[in-house]
Amino acid sequence: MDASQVLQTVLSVIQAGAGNATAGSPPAPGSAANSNGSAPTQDAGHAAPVGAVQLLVTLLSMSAVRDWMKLLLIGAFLETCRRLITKSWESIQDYFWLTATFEMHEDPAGESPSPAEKLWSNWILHWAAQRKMFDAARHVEITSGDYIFDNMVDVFGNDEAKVAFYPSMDRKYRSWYKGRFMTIKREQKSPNSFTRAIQVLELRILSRNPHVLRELLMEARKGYTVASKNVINVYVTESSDRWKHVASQQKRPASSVILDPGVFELVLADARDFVNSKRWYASRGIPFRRGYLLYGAPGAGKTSMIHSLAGELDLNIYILSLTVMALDDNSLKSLIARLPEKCVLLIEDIDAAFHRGMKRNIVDPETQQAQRGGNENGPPNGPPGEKDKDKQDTFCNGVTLSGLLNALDGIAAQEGRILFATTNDYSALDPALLRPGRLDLHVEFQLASRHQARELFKRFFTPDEEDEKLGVAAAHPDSDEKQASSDSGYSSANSTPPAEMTTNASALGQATPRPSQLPGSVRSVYMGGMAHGGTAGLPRLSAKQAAALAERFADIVPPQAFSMATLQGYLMAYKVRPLDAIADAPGWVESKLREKATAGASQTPLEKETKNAEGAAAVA
Ligand SMILES: Nc1ncnc2c1ncn2[C@@H]1O[C@H](COP(=O)(O)OP(=O)(O)OP(=O)(O)O)[C@@H](O)[C@H]1O
Repeated sequence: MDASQVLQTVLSVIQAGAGNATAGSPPAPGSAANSNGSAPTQDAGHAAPVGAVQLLVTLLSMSAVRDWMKLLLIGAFLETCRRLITKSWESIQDYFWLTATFEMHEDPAGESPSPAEKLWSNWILHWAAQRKMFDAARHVEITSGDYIFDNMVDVFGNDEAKVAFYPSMDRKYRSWYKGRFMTIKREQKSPNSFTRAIQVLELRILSRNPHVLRELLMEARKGYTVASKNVINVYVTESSDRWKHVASQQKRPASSVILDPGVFELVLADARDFVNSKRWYASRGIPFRRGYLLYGAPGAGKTSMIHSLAGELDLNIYILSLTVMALDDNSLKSLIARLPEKCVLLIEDIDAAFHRGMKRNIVDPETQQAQRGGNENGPPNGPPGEKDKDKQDTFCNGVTLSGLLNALDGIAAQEGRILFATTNDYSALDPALLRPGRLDLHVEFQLASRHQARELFKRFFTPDEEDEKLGVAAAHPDSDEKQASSDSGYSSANSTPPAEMTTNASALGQATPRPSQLPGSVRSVYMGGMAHGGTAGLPRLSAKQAAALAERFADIVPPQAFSMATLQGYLMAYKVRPLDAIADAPGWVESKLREKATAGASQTPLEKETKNAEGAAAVA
C-alpha cells in the first residue's frame, strides 16, 4: 500500500468518526429528542474512542505503517543505548578523572576577558607552556608579547624573537603530571547569540586523588607569580565598560627615576603604608583609597615615577582615558568598580579633559593669578571664588565632573586602589578634585636640578653589571687608579679632558657624526631633533670617570632650565661618546636657551604658562 492509499484510508476513517460525532450532536433548540431517547452526549462520548480504535486498527493493518513503527522502535532503542553508554562513559570518566574548567568570558565582538577572569587560565597556560606541553603539538597558535610567556619559548634562539605556543581552539593536548595522564583543551562556547561567548579551558587529570588537582593549581600559581615578579601589566579603557590588557612591561627600577633626594622615597613610603593599612582604615570607617597628584613641568618624570612605584608595590596599572567614546557617568562608575582590589589607577593629563570644558567652576585668569600668589608653577593658594560655585557642571564626552568625582570616591568606587593623576597645569584642576580623600598628596615636579642633571649623566655612562660582564667598560684593570690620578687634574673648572679619556674618545667618538659634520641636506632634518647615538661600542669609562664627567656636565647645564626628558634626549645623541657630550654641551645649552627665548615670545598664554620656568631661565 502506497502513501496516497494510506492517506485516503486515514481520511475516510476520520470522516466516519466525524459523521458519528455529528449524529450525536445536541438537537437544535425546540426540536424533539432523538428517536432512541438516549442523551446525545453519550453517543458522542462513544463515537470518539470507537473512531480512534478503528483508526489504530486500520493503520496497523497497513504494512507500511507497521514498518515505520518498527523503525521508530529500533531508533528509540538505539538512542536510549547511546545515551546510556554516554552516561556510563561520563560516570566512568568522572570516577577516574579529575576535571577543572576555567572560564574566560568574551563578547561577540571579541573583547578580552576581564583581568580577574583571565588570571586562572593564565596560571594554567603559563604552567603548561613552562612544561613545553604545546611544543611538540602538530597544531598550535603562536603568541608573542603576552607577559605570561615573556620568559618562555625562544624558538629562534634569539632573545629578541621570543614567541610562545598557545593551545589551539578545540584541540586536546596530552601530557603527564606526576606520573598521571592529563589533557588540556581550550574551547569556545556560545550558549546563544544573545549571551556572551565563553572561552573555556578544560584541564583533566587521570587520577582519583583530588589533591593532585590542588597541587597542580598551587604549582601553576607559584610559577606564574615568579614569572610575573619582574613584570607589571598595563591595562587601558578599551571601550566604555571594559579594561584591556595592552602590555606587560619590565618593572622600572627606582634608581632609574632621578628625582631630588627623598621625593621618590617619600611617595613610596606613603603608598606602602597605605597598602598595608587596610585594617586601620576599616576600623575607623575611612574609605580605603588614596590619591596622588603629580604636577609640574612636562617630561620631568611623573609617568616614569608612577611606573616605578607600581613596580615597587607590585601593582598593575590601569590607565583611564576620559576621552573614550561612549564613556558616560554610569559606565565610568562601572569601569572603576571593575578594578581589582589592589591596583594603580592612572589618569594622565587630567587637566586635558578640563580644558575641553569639563571644569565645573571656571576660574578667570585674574583670580587664578591672585590665587597663585606670584608663584607661576605652584598650586593656587585657595579655593575659587564663591561666584564660581554655582556654575554648571560641564562635560568631557559623556562624563561630568561630578560623575568623575563620584566614581572616584562614591559608594561604588573600588576600595584598595591607588589613584595617580598627572597634570602640567595645576591651576586648571577643580578644587573638589584636589581635596584630601580624592587626591591626598600633591607632588610638584620641576625642571632638572643640578643633582638630577649629574645623576642622569652618571646613569648614562656608568657601566652596569651587564656591561662589566661584556667586558666593554673599564677595560683596563688599572683604569680606576689611572682615573683617580686624572681626577685631580680634571676638576669641573678644567675644560680639558685627561689624555686617556681623549684617546678613548677618539676611538669611540666617531660612531655617530656630529650635526656639523653632516651634509647640508641632511643637517636640517637632523637638527630637528636629536639622533640616536647608535649602539656600536660602549664607553670605556670607569665609574669614577663617569662621576667626574657627570659633575662637569652638571656644571654646564643651568639648573631648572631643561626638563629631564630634554636632557635625556641630548645624551641619547651621545650614547657612546661621553666626552663629546661634555664638549658639545655648552653650545647646545646656549642654542637651546636662545631657542626657548624666541619660542617664548610666540607662545600662546597656555603654552607660556606650561613652559614658564624654561622661559624664565632662557630670559635670565
Ligand atoms: N626624573 C627623571 N628621571 C629619569 N628619567 C626621566 C625623568 N624625567 C623624565 N625622564 C625621561 O623622560 C621621558 C619622559 O618622562 P615622563 O613621561 O615620565 O615625563 P612626564 O613628567 O610624565 O611628562 P608629561 O607630563 O609630558 O607626561 C622618559 O623617557 C623618562 O625616562
